[in-house]
Amino acid sequence: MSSRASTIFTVAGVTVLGGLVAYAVYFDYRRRNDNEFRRKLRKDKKKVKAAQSDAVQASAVKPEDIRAALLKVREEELPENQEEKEAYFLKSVDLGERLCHQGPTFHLDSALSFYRALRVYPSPVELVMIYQKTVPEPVFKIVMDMMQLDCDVSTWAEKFVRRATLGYYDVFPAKHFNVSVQDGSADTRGVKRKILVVAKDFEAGDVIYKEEPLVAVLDPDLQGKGTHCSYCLRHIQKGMAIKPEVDRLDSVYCSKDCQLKAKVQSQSLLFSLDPYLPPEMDSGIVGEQNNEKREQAQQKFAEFIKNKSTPLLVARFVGRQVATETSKLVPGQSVLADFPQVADKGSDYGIYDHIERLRFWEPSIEDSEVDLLRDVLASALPGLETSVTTEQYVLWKSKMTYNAFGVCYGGGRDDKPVSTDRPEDQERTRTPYGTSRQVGSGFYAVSSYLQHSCAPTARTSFSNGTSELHLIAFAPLKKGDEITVSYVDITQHASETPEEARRRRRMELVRGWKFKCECTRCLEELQTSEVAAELELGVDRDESKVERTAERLARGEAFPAAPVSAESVTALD
Ligand SMILES: C[S@@+](CC[C@H](N)C(=O)[O-])C[C@H]1O[C@@H](n2cnc3c(N)ncnc32)[C@H](O)[C@@H]1O
Repeated sequence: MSSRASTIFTVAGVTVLGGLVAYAVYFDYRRRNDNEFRRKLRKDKKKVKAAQSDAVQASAVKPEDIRAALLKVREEELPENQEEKEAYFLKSVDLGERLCHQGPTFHLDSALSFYRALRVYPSPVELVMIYQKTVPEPVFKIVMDMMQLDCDVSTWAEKFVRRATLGYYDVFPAKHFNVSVQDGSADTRGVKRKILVVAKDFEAGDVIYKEEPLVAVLDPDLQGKGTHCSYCLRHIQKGMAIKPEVDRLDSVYCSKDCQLKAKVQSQSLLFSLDPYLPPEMDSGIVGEQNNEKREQAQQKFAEFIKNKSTPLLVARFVGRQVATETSKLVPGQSVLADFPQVADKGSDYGIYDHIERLRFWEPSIEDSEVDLLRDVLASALPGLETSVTTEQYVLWKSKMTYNAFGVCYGGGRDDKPVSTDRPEDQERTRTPYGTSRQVGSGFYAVSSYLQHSCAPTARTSFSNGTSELHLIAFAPLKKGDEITVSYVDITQHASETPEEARRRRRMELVRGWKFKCECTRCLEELQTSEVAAELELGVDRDESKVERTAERLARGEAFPAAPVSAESVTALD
């Protein structure tokens, strides 16, 4: 790989996987359904040796030919809408694949085709990494040379860099949320925290915004009980529940709409024997013979999540991504799987951009945890499991554990079994009522940014009795004011002194979110209380983490993306 290109990869801090999922699905589909493609893959293996000598010959492709070809491609108009882009992508990859097997004479044309696909792909860096593994080396090398050349004239590379870094918070959250993300105080490592502020004035009691979760789950003890909708978490009147024929979780739904959404988004992949691919893509190969294996994998996973929420949140998140990507490959496929629109329309940011910037803290994971999910995926569509690496799983789980909100309505419930886990191992969500009163957990893109305060300016509410989060102003808010909510119960209980109440709430924050509260109320109270009364909380700094790219940006470091100089273009000569 050229050093220039590897700099781009390092700087971009690639952590996203969406494209990979799409490509895995695409490859798998081709592998199963296209005899010709299968034959070629087999031939490919035999051709490893031949490819090595090809590599020598490929260096015969002259730099001026590469440059001329690149200039030609750059003049081609790119498709504008999503559907056309996807068709163009598939056509280009397909052609690239066919040409690359026809010998060195076609390597340049093949590379050009792969390059065309890169220009429309939402996550080009990931696609390059996939090419690296799947495209014969001599062709891959030409693609890399093209990237290097193209850097200089700053088309996709610069666009990608800008998209992945600058400008995100201009379009996220979407205008209709009435809030914006701003820089707040710095944490102990000097990384500025992100805060949410209101974009206009609000009166006390006003709804600032409503937000649908990216994913939500019922508490494990309610799963399979038949009292709450497994999709929207609504309470269901006796006798009104809709029950699917096969569902490894014994889920029930409050409406056909919820049942369909759940099925399309993840349930059919994770907990049923439905064919995974839509009929247009599946010619029956992923069928009967996998049922037993699939059932076993699902049963094991269902057993594992019997008393935990987050692994199911992650599994649903994976399922929804896969469903979104798959639906893109089938023209006219329903958009039921799509994640809620949280950035302004047309801004081209995807789910990965939203997840990448969130703070997290790494919980422990059990060794088998990732494998259980991977087995479920593999048994539905072999190859799909490669999309979920342990590293990726841990990151998603960490972000969900850290940012989820408790869904609690009607004053909450009091029948939740008491957890026997150690306090530090108990699953926690942000809710002032206490995780023990919630019916489930939701993971929200915008609300993840809400900071905690022991004297909050707003509260989360689930007043329509579902997982839709309503953010309600507590007091009048002026445009630009910070919005805070309480992550924990901040009231003083009858049995507590003010100091004990303060200790309890601060301790909860340390246990769940690993930071010492610096809200105005705590700072004031701590000033007036005796120093000796300050608590040994077990954490003396903010232990939350941010991903490398997000951290660089939060620190305000300049992005070292200076276009490649003119000299380096000629360096190919
Ligand atoms: C769930 S995140 C909220 C969004 C976060 N501020 C960010 O920068 O992305 C929780 C993190 O916010 C910060 N935070 C939230 N409330 C805080 C408070 N009252 N005092 C200090 N830090 C707080 C801590 O860094 C904590 O790790």
